[in-house]
Amino acid sequence: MSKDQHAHNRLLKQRLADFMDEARHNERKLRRFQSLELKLIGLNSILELIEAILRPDPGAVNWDMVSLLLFDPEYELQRILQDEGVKLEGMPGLMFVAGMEEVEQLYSASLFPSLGGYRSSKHSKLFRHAGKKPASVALLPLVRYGRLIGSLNIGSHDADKFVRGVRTDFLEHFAAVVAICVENGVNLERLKRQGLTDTLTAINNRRFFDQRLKEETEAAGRSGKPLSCMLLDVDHFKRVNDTYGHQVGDLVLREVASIIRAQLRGSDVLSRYGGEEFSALLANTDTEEAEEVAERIRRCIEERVFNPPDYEPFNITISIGVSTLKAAPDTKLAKGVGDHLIGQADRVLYDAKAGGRNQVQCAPASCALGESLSPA
Ligand SMILES: Nc1nc2c(ncn2[C@@H]2O[C@H](COP(=O)(O)OP(=O)(O)OP(=O)(O)O)[C@@H](O)[C@H]2O)c(=O)[nH]1
Repeated sequence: MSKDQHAHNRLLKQRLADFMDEARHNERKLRRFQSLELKLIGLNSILELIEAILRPDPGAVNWDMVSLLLFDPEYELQRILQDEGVKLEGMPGLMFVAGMEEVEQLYSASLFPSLGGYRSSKHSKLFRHAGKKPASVALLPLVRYGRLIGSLNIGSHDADKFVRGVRTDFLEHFAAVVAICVENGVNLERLKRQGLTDTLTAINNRRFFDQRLKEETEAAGRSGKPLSCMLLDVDHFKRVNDTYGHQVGDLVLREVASIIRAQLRGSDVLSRYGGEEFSALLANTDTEEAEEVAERIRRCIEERVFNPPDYEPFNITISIGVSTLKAAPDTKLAKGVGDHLIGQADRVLYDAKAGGRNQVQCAPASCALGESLSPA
């Protein structure tokens, strides 16, 4: 064999070895992506999903920062998360936009991943939470049925990590899986909620309240923070129906629900407890604070003027009973503690009705729960 042939052979061998290395590297990468994707597919709540996307296992991918921008025109997803007790300000990598333009601006050229150097004008909003700016970024469009539903944004301190022009098959696949998972997650929450939402007022129903009562009392037992419960009952509501008709009665109930909602924090649990009665759970709220909120609700409802067509304007009032659970931290509370909390609120609501209505009554401090109930 000539010298040239030897050199050519060596070159071919080297190329083959390089290809093999690249193939092995890609196979490892594929496995890591697959394991992350399988994890996302296996999660069964939108909250777990978002957390797993924002904090991917470092063994699977080597990303320095991640943010998720989601299109949420009706604030539905934000409400779902808040109902799950999520403090959105505690998830700075998660962003919502109500207008599609903000997402579309990121992908004006095509609905494919956009890789390259960090540019403040385009990327600062996406990585503001991360502290240090990334050197290179990969923006992955989340697309369902040809429509953008959000953007998954990955940043790296390594300027060579995400460079324009390289192949993005893994990232494209990953983005497609994330988009499907997000859509499925939202649909699943919608389904769960259909059975947990009151159709007239669009707030939660009693079933949802009962589930949350259990969770919130357990959390209060663990944290030792007070949990207040309110029962709110529209006064003489039968008269509203009798005077103005059932349809006006329905409208009043919808309005009452929205007035109460507006006075509560996003994390408070509000539901229609039945008929003209509503219930609310206020975590980390003592009797005094709950009484203030209840008084505010009472005033807002008293001040609201209803103006049905063909009738004189009218006002309504509401009576409210408040009870509070206060346990020492790490108390395993007795089984019936939630029922007891509701029972106390109901008892003082009855006092409010008997005392002339349009008032707030609180269960006295001696009735505070937790102390009076022996741990299970
Ligand atoms: N329009 C309408 N009325 C409802 C609905 N659910 C319950 N009601 C009515 O709410 C009224 C409740 O009446 P009562 O329990 O006697 O209480 P009230 O008239 O509010 O009197 P107090 O609670 O004692 O102040 C009944 O007439 C029910 O028919 C509803 O979804 N829509």
